[in-house]
Amino acid sequence: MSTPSADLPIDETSRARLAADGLRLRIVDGTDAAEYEGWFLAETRGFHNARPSAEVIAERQRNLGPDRRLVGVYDDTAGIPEQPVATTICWPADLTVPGLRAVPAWAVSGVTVAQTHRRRGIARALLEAELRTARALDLPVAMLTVSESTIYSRFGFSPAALARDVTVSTRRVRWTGPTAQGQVRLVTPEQLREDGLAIVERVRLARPGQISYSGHLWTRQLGLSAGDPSAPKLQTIRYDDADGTPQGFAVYEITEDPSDFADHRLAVKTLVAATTDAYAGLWRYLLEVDLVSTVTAHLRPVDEPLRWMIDDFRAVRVSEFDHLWVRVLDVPAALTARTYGAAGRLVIAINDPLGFAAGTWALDVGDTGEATVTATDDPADVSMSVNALGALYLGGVPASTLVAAGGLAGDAERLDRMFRAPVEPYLSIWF
Ligand SMILES: CC(=O)SCCNC(=O)CCNC(=O)[C@H](O)C(C)(C)COP(=O)(O)OP(=O)(O)OC[C@H]1O[C@@H](n2cnc3c(N)ncnc32)[C@H](O)[C@@H]1OP(=O)(O)O
Repeated sequence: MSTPSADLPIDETSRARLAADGLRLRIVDGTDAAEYEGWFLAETRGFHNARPSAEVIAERQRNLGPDRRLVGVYDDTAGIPEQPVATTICWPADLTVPGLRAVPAWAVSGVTVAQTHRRRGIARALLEAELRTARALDLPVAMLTVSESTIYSRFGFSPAALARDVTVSTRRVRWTGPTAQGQVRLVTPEQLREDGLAIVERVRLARPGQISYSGHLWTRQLGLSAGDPSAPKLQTIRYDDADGTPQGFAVYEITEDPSDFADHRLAVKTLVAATTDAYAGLWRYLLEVDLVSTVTAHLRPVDEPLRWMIDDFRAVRVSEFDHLWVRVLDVPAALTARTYGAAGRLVIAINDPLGFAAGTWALDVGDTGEATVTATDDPADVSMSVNALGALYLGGVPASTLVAAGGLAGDAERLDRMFRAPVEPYLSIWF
């Protein structure tokens, strides 16, 4: 444990609150095999997953990375006292913001509380501790992807990047999009281990909402993590441009319909394209796989151009959901990290029950779109909850929507001119 995020002492407020309830909140040493195993088994159980094998536990520990901060809540009277009754795992990651640059953010994950200890305020103690930890680490923003959308708004988080699942009825599809100039190649997952991650990294700054990642979050997409039951079914393709440079890849799985061999389903797990040419080449390949009648793709951007590249718009059905949730902790640092679409001065009053972002702030945007932010006593032009600020932050949620929903009061049109991003935010993974 050598990085600042892992070394920072445990949050004293939450430690004391849980200690009053007979519980021990502490940092878990991820380098200690027994300690890690207890933590990992608790986290796995918390998500109702199968008990992992020794090989899986060892691999996950090896891939942990030095910046991971593991936290556990221990109850010495619990049935398995070496396993925490609650867990979190957090780390700093770069979050792309409008202006195609990144802000350092606290990624919060692995939030579980054992069934035996639920609804006693343990998750609240953990979440509030993580928000204070992020501030102590000078991280202006916290972020998470969620199992349930009912939990995190009370901590100031809001959906900032939505995503879509798409289902394509391939029999109705004739490709009308561009003809890709390069080639789709069948490759092994191993061949994508480095090339694929290099492409992910190349496109990361092109979209607000994308985050930096590697390790297990990457290898699991290729089925390269130990004990992955879906691995044998995964197929991997790479798109190389006319010069032979890899520009995209996809990972998919085909499920047979035993009653009709021409009715298979193809599920796209991942599709990453660095160029429009690669995008067209990969999608066309996937839509034209023989014996397949339905193609599904999980976690796609809300502005996916696919429907415009086939002759039957209604052959593609979409369903939209919240994906990346964002929580602003440090208003000046967060708001100056991104750029804006219109110059001007806007005084924003922010209501934050947890205090981090509360106050009245003057946002001064220059002609280049760069901003300065200062605390002010001037009257506010707009007022909003910290949740509304999180929703606006990546430029994907219209201010008019938030005005209608009641989280924001003020000139929505002006806010949109400043805050809306020219490209829709999107995060292509769960974390
Ligand atoms: C980023 C991530 O890791 S997402 C993964 C979240 N984890 C899971 O879904 C795993 C299964 N669930 C669990 O482990 C637990 O039920 C948790 C972590 C969701 C909640 O833990 P608990 O300790 O029971 O929550 P806690 O008692 O602290 O409640 C905190 C607040 O959230 C509310 N809350 C907790 N769980 C839920 C829920 N599932 N739905 C709605 N509200 C909830 C509580 O009512 C409480 O509200 P209040 O403080 O405003 O009165």
